[in-house]
This record gives sequence, structure tokens and C-alpha cells, in this order.
Amino acid sequence: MKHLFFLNKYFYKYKWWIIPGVFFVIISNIFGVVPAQVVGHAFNLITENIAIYQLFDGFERQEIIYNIFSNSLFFFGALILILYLMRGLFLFFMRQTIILMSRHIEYDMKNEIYAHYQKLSLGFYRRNNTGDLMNRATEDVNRVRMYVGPAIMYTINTAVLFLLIIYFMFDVNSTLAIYCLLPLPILVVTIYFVNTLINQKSERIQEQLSRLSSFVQERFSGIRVIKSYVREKQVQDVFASESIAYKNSSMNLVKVQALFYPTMLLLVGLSTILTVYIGGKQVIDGAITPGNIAEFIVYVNQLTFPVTMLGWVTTLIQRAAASQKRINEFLQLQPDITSSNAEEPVFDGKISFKNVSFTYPDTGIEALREVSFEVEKGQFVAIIGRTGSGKSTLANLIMRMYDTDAGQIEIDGKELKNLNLNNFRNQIGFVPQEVFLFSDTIKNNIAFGLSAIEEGQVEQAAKNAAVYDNIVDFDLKFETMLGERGITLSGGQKQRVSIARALIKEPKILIFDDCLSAVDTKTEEEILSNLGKIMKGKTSILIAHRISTIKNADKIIVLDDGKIIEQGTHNELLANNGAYAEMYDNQLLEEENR
Ligand SMILES: Nc1ncnc2c1ncn2[C@@H]1O[C@H](COP(=O)(O)OP(=O)(O)OP(=O)(O)O)[C@@H](O)[C@H]1O
Repeated sequence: MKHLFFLNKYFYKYKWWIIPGVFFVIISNIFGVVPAQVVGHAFNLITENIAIYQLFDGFERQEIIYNIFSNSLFFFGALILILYLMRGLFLFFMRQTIILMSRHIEYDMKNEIYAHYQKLSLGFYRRNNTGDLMNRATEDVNRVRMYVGPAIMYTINTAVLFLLIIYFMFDVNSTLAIYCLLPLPILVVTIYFVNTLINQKSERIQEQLSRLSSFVQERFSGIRVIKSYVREKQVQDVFASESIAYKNSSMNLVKVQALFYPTMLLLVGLSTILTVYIGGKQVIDGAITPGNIAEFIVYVNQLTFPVTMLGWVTTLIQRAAASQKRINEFLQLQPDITSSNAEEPVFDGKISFKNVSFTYPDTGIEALREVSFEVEKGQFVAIIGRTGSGKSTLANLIMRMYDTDAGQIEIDGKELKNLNLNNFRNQIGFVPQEVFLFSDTIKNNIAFGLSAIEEGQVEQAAKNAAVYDNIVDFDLKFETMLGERGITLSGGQKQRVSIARALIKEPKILIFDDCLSAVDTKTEEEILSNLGKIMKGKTSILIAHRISTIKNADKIIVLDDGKIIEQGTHNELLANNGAYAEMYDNQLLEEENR
């Protein structure tokens, strides 16, 4: 329950919704309870008037008595109608305030969670799967909304109604009141247990459903593999067995649900029988009028629904508390990477690594060991090495996706940890190894890093990334949609769109993480020659596997098992006759054998 205290700040924020809301609940309940008394009076009127009417049988006055009697009845009928209309009106206001407030809170919470997620560092996204992150921001928020809206509304409603009815019941006759209310606690407890059972079963069904949907989603994404290995039948069988588990659980739930209403009606029926029986005895004793019995029956029926709701509300609150606990777990996480510096300098692009070591916290893999090197302003530096040697890790550290364990990274002589991170990242153009394009137009994908696009900027970036000719071949050119709703680009085209996205920013530091692997050597040369022009005077770091890509670099750093084993220019490294020279010979041999 304590987790729900987190929501108090929202109740405070929306106090001008909840206070009138409570007021409307009270008024609507007063209008809901008074008709029972009118029914009681009407009932008494009927019994008394019938007796008088019969007394005047055969007299002229009988007609007059009939008229008075029917007019009074009409008056009572109209009064009940007006009272219920007023109740309806205030119920409308109650929902318009409390339920609307819950929607506002839901909106605020989703935004708060989303904004917080974005602040958390890359490591957080590695540790938690996307499905879990999404569930907490959607399904869990929805459950919390059921608490801040319906649960609170029904609790206040039931409490107010209960107090009013109990007051009126005891005002009429306390013995009858006690007997009428006797079955209600049993109703609350029974409904609570049935509801808990229903919830447990629903939860299991929900889990099965999400397993089924992820299964379907994954298999459809991998449909090419399934078709080429002719595994449709096997996949279908797995799907059928998953579905049958879902079907059985659902049928199980229906059985419990079928118990719900009969149980409720049975207990309400019991209350009504008690009212009539005990009430009848009280009428014989002269303690109450027959109209009071009618009044009590209306009260009992009015209490049924709110009391049923109590059982439901209890489970709503329990579920909301569990959901809020999950939400809080992430909301209370502090980002590993923070920066408080507000300065916004323009960087020259000098980078120094001083004895930098880094171990991935989640796997314990030591990816970099005492790495030291310097990149001067405007230099073109290449990083090469076997797979898993730590090249991408090095790029991630330059962008401060992670903080180093030991040693330090300096940009223009200032420690990276002390820089304004957003300002720094804004001046970097990064092309990741695994291209990621959004389901959007090519134009928006290229201009992703810009707030405003100038005329011709996107086209120029596409030309620089040597992808312009491919794009203008599409019918919709730069407006072509990518992703699930649009076309699929080839691997090389994707890489080049991703390069254009980095180039359009005109970055001070450009980092290419092995992003030329899917382009042919001719296109690669074109891109590199364009880079030479665009990045003149600016720093470029190029991670690559092919020596042909990097042999013109000002400096080549050779990594092996997280350590720098050689660094220098192409010619210097060849003269060294070390690992680089060996790599070069091997690649030459491969080319000759092709
Ligand atoms: N996010 C991560 N969490 C844990 N370990 C990681 C992570 N990323 C990389 N590693 C590990 O760190 C080591 C270095 O990986 P890195 O991606 O830097 O190599 P690389 O030289 O870029 O390889 P490749 O040429 O194949 O891209 C590898 O052993 C890898 O398994």
C-alpha cells in the first residue's frame, strides 16, 4: 500500500477535481436515498386510502377521495422521477470530475515515466527487456488509473451511501435495520474471495495471452526463415498447443465468473426475505408502518451494488499497489550517467584516452584495458582489430554511453565526465554498427538529428553518403516510407541513409562504427572521398575491418583483446611488421584468391 503514496502528489495537483467530485458523490447519494422514503410514504398512502375508499363505497364522496388519492400518487411518482433525475445529473458530474481526474493522472504518469526512461543510460536498456519497460508504462499505469479513478470513486460512494442508509434505517427501526444489514458483511467477504479468484485466473490468462502474442510476433518477423526451412507445420503445432492452454484457462475463468452473480443475488434475496419477515412482525406489533418495509427493501437493493463494488475495489487497490511498486522500481532508479554542466562550448575535436579500462557491469567482460591514445583536432583516425577486440566499446565510451572504470577520457583537454553531455553529443555524428531506421519517411530519418531543416540539406547529405541516386529512383523519392508500413532498403542502402543522418548534423567529431561493411568498394571510396571534403579540419574516427578502407588514415590504432597493440600510419605499421602487417597480408591474399 505504501507504494500508492507516490500518487498523493497527483491528488494534490488535481485537488480542484477531487474536492468537487466528493461533493457531487454526497449530493448524488442524498438524491438517491430520499426516493426510498417517498416510496414508503406512497405505500402508506395507498394502504390508508384504499381502506377509506372502501369505507365510502356507494357514497358520492368516493369519487372525490379517488381523485385526491390518484393526484397524490401522481405527485409522488413525479417527485421520485425528479429526485432520480437529479441523482443522475450529479452522478454525471461525479464521473466528469473523478474519472476525468484519473485520465489526467494517467496522462501525467505516462509522460513522467517516458521522460524518466529516456534519462536512464544504455546499461538500463541492456538489463531490462523492452516488453517489461512497455508494460510498466502502459498496463501498470492503467491499473493505477483504476485506483485513482473508479476505486476511489466507488469507495467514497459506498461510504457515503452506507452512512446515509444506516442513518435512515436506524431512524425508522433499529431491530429491522440490524437484520437487514446482517447478510451484507457475508456478501462483502464472499465477493472479495470470488473476485480474488477471478483476478488470479485473469492474470494467468493475461500472461498466456502475452506469451502467445510474442510467439506470433517473433514467428511472423522470422517468417522468411520458417518458410525457407519449411517449418510451417511445426510452428503451427506449437501455436496450437499454446492456444489450447489459453483456451482452457479462459474456460476455467468462465466457471468462476458464472458463480459470481448467483451468489450475489442469493445474498441480496436473503436480505429482502429477512426485511419482509422481520418487518412484517414489526408491523403486526405496530412498531412500523407497511410503507417502512417498502422503504427498507429499496434501501437493501440500493446497498447491493456498492457493497459488491467493495469486493471489487479491494482487488483493484491490491493490483494498483503491485503495479505502482513496479513503476516506482524504475522511477526511483537514478541515471548512471549525469551531467550538471550548463556550458555550451563548441568543440575542436581533440580526444585523449588516458589509461582507460572498462568492464561491462552486467557480463563482467573486460572490454578495454589501459587504453591510451591521442586524436588531434581534424585528424582522421582508424581503429581496426579482430571481432570482440573492443572497438565498439571504445566508440561508446567516447559518446559517454558508459563511464570508464579507470583512467580518463578528455575532450579538448577537459574531462568528458565534467562536460555538458547534451551539448557534447549534439556535436557528434555517430553511425552505429547495427543500423536503426525509424518507420518514417527517408527524409525524416535523415533529418532526425535536426530541429529545423533547410532547403536542400537532406538531399546534400544523401549525396555525400552516396545514396541520393538510390532514393530518387523510388516513386516517392525522399518521402518514401521505411519500415513495416513502407519499403525495405537493402543493407547497404540502410547503412548509407544512416551515414547521411550523421553527416547532415555537420558534426565536429564523426564516428563510423564499421558502417561501410555492406557497401561495395567503389561506393566506399566515393563516401570516403566526400568525407575527406566535409570533415576537413574536423575529427573523424572510423572503425573498420578492411585495411583498404583505412589505409589513408592519419593514425591507425590496432586493438586486440581490449588492448592497443600497435598504432601509427599505414606505412609505419607495415614497416613494423607486426599484427597489422599480418592482417594486411592476409587480406591481400584473400583478394588475390577471389
Ligand atoms: N552491452 C554489452 N554488454 C556486455 N558485454 C558486451 C556488450 N557489448 C559488448 N560486449 C562484450 O565486450 C567485448 C568487446 O565488444 P565490442 O562490441 O566492443 O567489440 P568489437 O571490436 O566492436 O567487435 P565487432 O568487430 O565484432 O563489432 C566483447 O567480448 C563483447 O562480448
